[in-house]
Amino acid sequence: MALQKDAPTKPSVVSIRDLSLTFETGDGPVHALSHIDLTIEKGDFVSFIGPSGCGKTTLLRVIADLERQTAGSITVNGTTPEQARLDRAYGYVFQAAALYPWRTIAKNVALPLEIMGLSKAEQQARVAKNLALVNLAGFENKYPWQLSGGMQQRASIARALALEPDLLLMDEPFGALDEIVRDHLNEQLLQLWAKTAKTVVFVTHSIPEAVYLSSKIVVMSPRPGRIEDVIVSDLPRDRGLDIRETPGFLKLAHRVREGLRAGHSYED
Ligand SMILES: Nc1ncnc2c1ncn2[C@@H]1O[C@H](COP(=O)(O)OP(=O)(O)OP(=O)(O)O)[C@@H](O)[C@H]1O
Repeated sequence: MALQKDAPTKPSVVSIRDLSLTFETGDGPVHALSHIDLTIEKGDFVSFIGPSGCGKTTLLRVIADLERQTAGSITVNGTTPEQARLDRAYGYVFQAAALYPWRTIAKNVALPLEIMGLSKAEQQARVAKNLALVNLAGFENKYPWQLSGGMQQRASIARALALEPDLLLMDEPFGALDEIVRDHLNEQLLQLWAKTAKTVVFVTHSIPEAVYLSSKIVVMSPRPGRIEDVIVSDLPRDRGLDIRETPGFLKLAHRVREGLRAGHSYED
């Protein structure tokens, strides 16, 4: 008799169980996250989408060990977020590129590597490799102010990648950029994801951005911050921007919108 093989299971990179976080403030408690359950698997591209105040950044910060939950549990790479931070298991990209204006692009990307105490040769190799990955080869000796906003943000992504983490945490990295630049960077980010097989967690306010980028979309709503829907995308991983006009894309966008509406997000 043939043995039934178990379906291969992907290891979970982030596992969150019944997690809540309440901030105690002068105006009383703020329930930033309430009963969150979420599994992020290796190679996933997960977006958190929802209106202002629904807890997207707080959830990302809990994964990064920049905030602690008040109830429930979370593991990152099978360990505590603190251990994952100490292991440099993730790279974090902020909304603003946050580059030092007095350092060249290469020196900005090298900064965390200097702090880690890597050899000069290793630093140079990683800087060159990661600037090439974000299409910034040739800009090593420029200063941040000599680059466009989109290029600066790509440099900050290279800085996060230079730590060679398997997990990339991105908090609205393209939120401040115009739509044309943003489209271009979205396309490049997907190519990078395909090339590097990283796990990405991405915070956004934009429905098209979430649907275009993600393999899994987490729709959140506020007061208390909670997950309204988790949508697993059936779009092919290899997708160009023109996929946004296909029925499959529009169907997913519609479901995200329904999730936001269910959380009364449009009334805020
Ligand atoms: N350190 C803090 N102290 C008190 N309240 C906080 C703190 N950080 C966040 N909050 C509150 O927690 C809730 C969730 O905030 P959070 O920044 O995670 O939302 P968000 O969905 O990321 O919003 P945005 O899209 O505006 O960035 C909000 O009500 C916010 O005011």
